[in-house]
Amino acid sequence: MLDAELAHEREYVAGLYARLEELREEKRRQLAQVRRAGAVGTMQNVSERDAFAALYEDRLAQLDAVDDRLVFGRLDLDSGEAQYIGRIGLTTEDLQRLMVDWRAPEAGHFYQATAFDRQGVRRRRHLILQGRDVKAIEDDVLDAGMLTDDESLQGEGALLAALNSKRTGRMSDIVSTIQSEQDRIIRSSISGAVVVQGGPGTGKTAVALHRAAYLLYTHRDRLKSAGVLLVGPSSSFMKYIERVLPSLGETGVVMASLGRLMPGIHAVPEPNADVAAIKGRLDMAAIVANAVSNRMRVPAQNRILEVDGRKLTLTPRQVRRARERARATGKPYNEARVTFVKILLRELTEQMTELVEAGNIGNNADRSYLAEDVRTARDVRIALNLCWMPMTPEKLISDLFSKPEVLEFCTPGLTPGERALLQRPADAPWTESDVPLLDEAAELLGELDPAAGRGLAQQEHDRARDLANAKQTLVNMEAAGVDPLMSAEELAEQNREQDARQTAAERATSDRTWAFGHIVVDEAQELSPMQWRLLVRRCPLKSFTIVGDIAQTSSVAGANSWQGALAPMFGDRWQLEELTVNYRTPSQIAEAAVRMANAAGLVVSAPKAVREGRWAPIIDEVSAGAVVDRLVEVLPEELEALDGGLLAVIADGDLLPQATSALRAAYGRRIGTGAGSYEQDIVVISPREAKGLEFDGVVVLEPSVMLNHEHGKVGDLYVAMTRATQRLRLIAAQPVPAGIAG
Ligand SMILES: Nc1ncnc2c1ncn2[C@@H]1O[C@H](COP(=O)(O)OP(=O)(O)OP(=O)(O)O)[C@@H](O)[C@H]1O
Repeated sequence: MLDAELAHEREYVAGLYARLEELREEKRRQLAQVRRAGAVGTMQNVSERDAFAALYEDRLAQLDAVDDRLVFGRLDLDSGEAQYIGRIGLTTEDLQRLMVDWRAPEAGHFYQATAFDRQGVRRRRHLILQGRDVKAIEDDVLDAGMLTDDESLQGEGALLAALNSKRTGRMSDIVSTIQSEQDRIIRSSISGAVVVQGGPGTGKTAVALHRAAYLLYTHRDRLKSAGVLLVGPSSSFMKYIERVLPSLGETGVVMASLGRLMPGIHAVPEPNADVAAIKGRLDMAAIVANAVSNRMRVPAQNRILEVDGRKLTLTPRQVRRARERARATGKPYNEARVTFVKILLRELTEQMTELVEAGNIGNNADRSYLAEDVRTARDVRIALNLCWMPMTPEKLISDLFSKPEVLEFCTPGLTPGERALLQRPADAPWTESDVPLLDEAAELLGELDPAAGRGLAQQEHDRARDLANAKQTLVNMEAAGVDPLMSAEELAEQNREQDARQTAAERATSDRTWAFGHIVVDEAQELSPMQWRLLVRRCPLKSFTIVGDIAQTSSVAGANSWQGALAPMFGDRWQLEELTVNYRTPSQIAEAAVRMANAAGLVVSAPKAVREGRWAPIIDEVSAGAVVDRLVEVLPEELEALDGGLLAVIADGDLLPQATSALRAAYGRRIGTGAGSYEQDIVVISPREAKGLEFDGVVVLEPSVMLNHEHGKVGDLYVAMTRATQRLRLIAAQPVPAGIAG
């Protein structure tokens, strides 16, 4: 019976792949047809064909991305219908449904139905595919009436199979085995902020990514034009997760690490934790505002300005009044400056006119000339700039930290010690904690050249024009004998989507003021109040998915409680959800990490580990200075135990470079370090870099130095210990932190 079932599923799945292939073939044909039309015809024809080619290529890429494990579930419903669930929706040519997209409402039953609440489902079947082949099926029979003697649950659970598989150094999707507590969060309402708290390995990142895909599917109209922003702690983390959304058929999400949230700035991590803590505090907003006001000066006495041999007078009173009127416009600094300059130029031109007329040489026709003379006179330019200097955010923040007198003036609330920490050279690189300050400055300063800012109306106009062009394209293509195989409406919709997607992605990197429709923040416990301020500016609707684990906070500027972190920005308009099952770490390792955290006074939510591992944590106590030697000694044993799996050596401080060079000497190019090297089978990284990642095996060097006692956080060691999916070893010369050994 089971063989027959398996054979049936294989046949059905082969049919789905055949349909996928047909769709691909159709796109390839369309692409070839467009390309054959080649670069003939008018410029407009050629660029239209390019647009079509890009559209077809995009669709082909989407169809290619969903190939692996295209289908993973089947529901047998009370109605007698069998419904297949997969990465995308598929229909026959005459629109008979073959497979339902996992994000469609009816697919929700696949993740939610239980024997107590069947939701019309009699049986849920997991199809376990390898490549395109169905390797096994696994049934949850929800309606007891369906159980017969020869039909029972089959094979290893799809979930455990996924959890036990070797890591690849890149995160993969969990679409086939999303658990019901995760699914509830993924499908929760788009409005407001949802906070997903969960211990290590509870699938927070996975949930965040699947939720982004779900929201884009369910609220396509709203989100395709506004876009979704996904924020993670570091570029290495972004690299780790970058393949998940494409595998779910979504390419429209803008991904950015905390250092990349300001267009044009590639910030490095903040090297000094105390500096990060100061720059992360909300009172930095007032400090930046002081720095802006500090750029507006009223001269202490009259200034004499020479224009064309004549002497004009600029009085403090004039400047003060022009400044008041400019400020009253409520515009940002650079934009209000335009008003300020206009007022003073007019007044100076009047003075000039009076002087010229008093000298009796001239007539009314010369007035416009005079205005130009005044505007371009060197003295006038210098005097007006001294009173109100045009300013970029970069210059403002750089001056603030590199000029002691500016820093002192702008930071009356800081202690001399804090000021000394902030002080740095003008050419110091931008750090992640500068990014919110630059953003704050940009907000207060406004456009340097206000005429350069494109209004919303203009954007709307452009969009409407592009739409009209898209329709015309279709007409022209048909006239040229190329069959686009789609209706005008379909094309217009496609172009709009593509346009919106590109626009969102492009604008995110080039336009600071772009307002996203939704923001997903991962490892959100690391964010400082100033970083939250920036993010809320990027999504004024405050539609957020916020995932993290307060116990894993390692940034000193980060959060100690969700209430404390979110109240300033969200008030009480956020809702807390919890994930309670640890899918990553075997119970022996998870328990050791929790014991250690508790012994160190850290309150952690201790999720229940879903599986037991083969090994308890191994502790090597060695003599002083022998940690790296022991590492080299035990590495073969670790590699053998992992049998081809990925191993991370997690070390902090001096041990990091020492371990790297010792292992390089023994293993050469097999050793990876830092972002983008996580597919190497041996990686040496710091606990910070390891945040959010996972490896089959982990060796932690000198755990006690990761306790970070000076800042009252034990997050780093907790993070390091919970990265392992199979095996954990600790090598310590200093006393092993309490609790680990049990
Ligand atoms: N429903 C699931 N099915 C299969 N695998 C899952 C499921 N949920 C989580 N996982 C796996 O568990 C591991 C941990 O997930 P993830 O990285 O999302 O956890 P996390 O809560 O973000 O962890 P941390 O806070 O430690 O970074 C990943 O390998 C993920 O694929």
